[in-house]
Amino acid sequence: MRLDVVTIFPEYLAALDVSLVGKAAKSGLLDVHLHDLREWTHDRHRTVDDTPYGGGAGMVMKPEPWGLALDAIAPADGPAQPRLIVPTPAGRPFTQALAYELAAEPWLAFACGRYEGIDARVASYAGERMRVDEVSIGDYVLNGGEVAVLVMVEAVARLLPGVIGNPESLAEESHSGDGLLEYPVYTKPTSWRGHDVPEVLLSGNHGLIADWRHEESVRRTAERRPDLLAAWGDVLAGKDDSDA
Ligand SMILES: Nc1cc(-c2cccs2)n[nH]1
Repeated sequence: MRLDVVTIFPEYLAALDVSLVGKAAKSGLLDVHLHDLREWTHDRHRTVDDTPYGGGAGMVMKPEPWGLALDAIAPADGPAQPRLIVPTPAGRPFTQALAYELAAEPWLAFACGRYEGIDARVASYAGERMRVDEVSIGDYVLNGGEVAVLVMVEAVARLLPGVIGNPESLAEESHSGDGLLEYPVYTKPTSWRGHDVPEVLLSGNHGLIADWRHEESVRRTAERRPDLLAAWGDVLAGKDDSDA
């Protein structure tokens, strides 16, 4: 997979050279290209934003540098186009399902904007030749899209074949498809500062262990994410739209 990231803070994305994503890049599973948006400014102050039409606080990112950046990275007459992801608090939710969808893409491009936003015409212009998704990583406001890109790139990269050691571990994770949160995990020692590992996990009875883990997943989900259980309820009641 090729990844392009356009940002005014390329140093923020240095974390992509570390750990899992860095390993994937070094092993050729990821081809990461970082770009400084200011490369595509031509005024003395390398201006990337301006005041919003219609008034209001803050600044909006100008369309011209973005247009030039997109044209340089993914020329309109090129053999292929990336899927463009624009982090924004106003976007569709980033979910594990979307992470799997993005992991299947051959080429992703990420546009890191300010929280006041990028001129809306940039997404419209890009949408004329590539798929554009405005995506939120959660209902809170960051100051820029860079952190959101780090979150999404890590969530996507770990799904790429060969990136993590044991792909089986992907199956039992939270949000991994059964819609439940993952069960609590334990390792040695069996007793630690007066806290013991649940006996069932030491029993060697794999059926009992599987049952206990499922019960714990349901308990945790009911306690922390009743919204997920509600979705389960709809499915069980046949209300979901999967056969729509
Ligand atoms: N979920 C989310 C995204 C963002 C930002 C993206 C770009 C600037 S701020 N805040 N919160």
